[in-house]
Amino acid sequence: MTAFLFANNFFPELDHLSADDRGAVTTFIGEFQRNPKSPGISLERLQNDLWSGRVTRDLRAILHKDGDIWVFLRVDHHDDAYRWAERRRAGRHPTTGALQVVETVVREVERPVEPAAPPLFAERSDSYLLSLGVPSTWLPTLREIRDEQTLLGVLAHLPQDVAELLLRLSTGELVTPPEPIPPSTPILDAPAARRDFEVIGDEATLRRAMEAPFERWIHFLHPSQQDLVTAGFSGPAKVSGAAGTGKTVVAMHRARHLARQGKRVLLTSYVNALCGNLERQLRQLCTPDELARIRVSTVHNQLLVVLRKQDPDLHWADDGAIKSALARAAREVPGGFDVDFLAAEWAHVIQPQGIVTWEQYRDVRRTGRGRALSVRERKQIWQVFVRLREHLAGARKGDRAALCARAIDLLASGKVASEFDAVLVDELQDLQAGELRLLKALCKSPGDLMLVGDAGQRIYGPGFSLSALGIEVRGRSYILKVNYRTTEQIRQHADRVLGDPVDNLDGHTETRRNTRSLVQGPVPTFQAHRSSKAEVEAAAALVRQFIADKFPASAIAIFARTNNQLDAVDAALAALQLPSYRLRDDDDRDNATGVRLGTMHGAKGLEFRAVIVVGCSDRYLPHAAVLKDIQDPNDREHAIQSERQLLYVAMTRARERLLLSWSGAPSRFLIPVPV
Ligand SMILES: Nc1ncnc2c1ncn2[C@@H]1O[C@H](COP(=O)(O)OP(=O)(O)OP(=O)(O)O)[C@@H](O)[C@H]1O
Repeated sequence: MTAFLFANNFFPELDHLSADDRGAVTTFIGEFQRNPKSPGISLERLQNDLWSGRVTRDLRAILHKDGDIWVFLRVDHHDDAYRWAERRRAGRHPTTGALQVVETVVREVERPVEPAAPPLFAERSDSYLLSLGVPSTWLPTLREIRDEQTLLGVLAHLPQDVAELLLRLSTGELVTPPEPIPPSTPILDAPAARRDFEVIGDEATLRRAMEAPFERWIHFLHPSQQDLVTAGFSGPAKVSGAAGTGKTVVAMHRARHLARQGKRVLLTSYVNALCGNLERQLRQLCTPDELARIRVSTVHNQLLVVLRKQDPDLHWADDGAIKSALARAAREVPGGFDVDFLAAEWAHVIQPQGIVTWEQYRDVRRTGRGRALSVRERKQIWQVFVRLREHLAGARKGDRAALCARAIDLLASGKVASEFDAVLVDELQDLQAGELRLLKALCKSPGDLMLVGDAGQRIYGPGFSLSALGIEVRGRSYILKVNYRTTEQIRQHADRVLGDPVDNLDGHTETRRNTRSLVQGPVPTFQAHRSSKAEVEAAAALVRQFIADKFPASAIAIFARTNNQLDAVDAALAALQLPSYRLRDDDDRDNATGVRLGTMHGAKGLEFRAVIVVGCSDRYLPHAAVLKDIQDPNDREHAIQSERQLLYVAMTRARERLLLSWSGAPSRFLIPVPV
């Protein structure tokens, strides 16, 4: 039976066509799928196993045929389409059997006059490189490559699956060649084809692909992502990876996959704004039926949903309510503990570790809490917290840890039933112990609990170890390594600022050294200024330049550590008559125009073509006001690390361009990058 495949850059490449032309492409694909031989298609065989079809008088489609399968490679204006086809050949690789579209004009690599380093692949035989899928015509070029920068330039011209294997090889990994595909196997049955080609059989999927050509994540998953989307696990699974490695995409596709199996799915993220993003993206990915089975919600909202089934009047205790209840409790319980000390104990031990019983507090490890406490002292302190909670309960309020524990009890006792078969957690790193235990309790089937996050982006809370919370992910922990968001240049600089290794969210560390992006772009800019006024004026001037370079204003973001800094940026933009838009939690950002302005905390989960981070001075990063009252060296160290991670989050929002600027002394976090 005839089937149809699409190369993974087929839809993005249509973006430069007019709306009318894109409409004609949709009609052409429909007609072609009904009957490739219809006279209107004017199918014509070209060289190198390529074919052309007539879309309109001016447009031509280039295709390849593999057995019964037609592969759509490109549509372009007549001459451009034929020129593109002249420089390519398509067919199965003689060693791996994978379908490849290969450029026939091979890039020359400049030979250094005095070779400094040996060629990267000197130790690899031709037959080994061929077994990875390297097209034989590219072997001489590969043999000349001596540094990673040149390698990345060459890899952009090779099939993506081959490029990825070579990158892994260049970082010293042991790479096993893929299992060869016998020539008799239909290409659709070969896993390697999933990487570069996609089957689009139904009209609805085709329409979505045409409407959102840049949303490649909707149709193309990396095999490592695809495996995680469809795998059946025997217990909770953890997916980590640096910023931009497609973790959220995995969570969304898995949500759809489970919904298709009829499961009721909870997809959570940390704050409302991130849930809003997830909902918007899920609407692109899912049918209304699938969407009806997926609930997107913050953990906090879900917690209240459970509790209010028993007690409709229950509320959160906000910071003010907790502060006054603590002051009152401290006065009532003898022992003379300083209120600031008690508040720190509450914030750094009780809440993050989800402590609700005396036994838990008696036994908890207070690592990094400064002075040690005797059991007698702990007992006295615990009395204060018991009293604090009584005061809150009197006002029908509760703190986060206590409310989570109560919700878990309700679920465990069967008084309230969970609505979810599966729970998927994004931005895992910012959750606290009580919340994680609650999510586990909400998930009816342990193999359908998937936790997705990056400790390098933790900006709240001290962290945790999943196994210490009874969430066992050993043997089911996966790291994604291909960065889809940022250029390799931005990725490298952001990773240097963050440092390596990072916490693996399970009591150990993991390295990011093998993460790579296959997209190249300009090196990020680092700029010192005489004054903060000069700095924001330069940022506004750069925005004007980006807009002149055809970046839409809404694809540009400026981030700063504080809102005051953003006010100054706003004024500088207004002086150049450039529209701006403040990113906030509950906004309608899809319809808003203007350059996006946000705090670094609000940058989470977003992405823009160009990002400017202002105020990267040592006064603001780490923020002096945050460190001012922290005496304990461990707390200080932890606060500084959170600030570093905040800068990492802001930097990694950039897809193509990134500028960091400051006045005064540069941030200490910039020491690892050449500024
Ligand atoms: N398989 C894919 N093909 C093409 N683009 C992809 C793919 N997977 C992810 N992307 C794109 O890469 C970008 C980053 O993806 P995503 O937000 O899922 O990463 P992340 O690891 O969750 O990032 P962060 O930790 O910074 O939030 C998005 O623009 C997404 O659409």
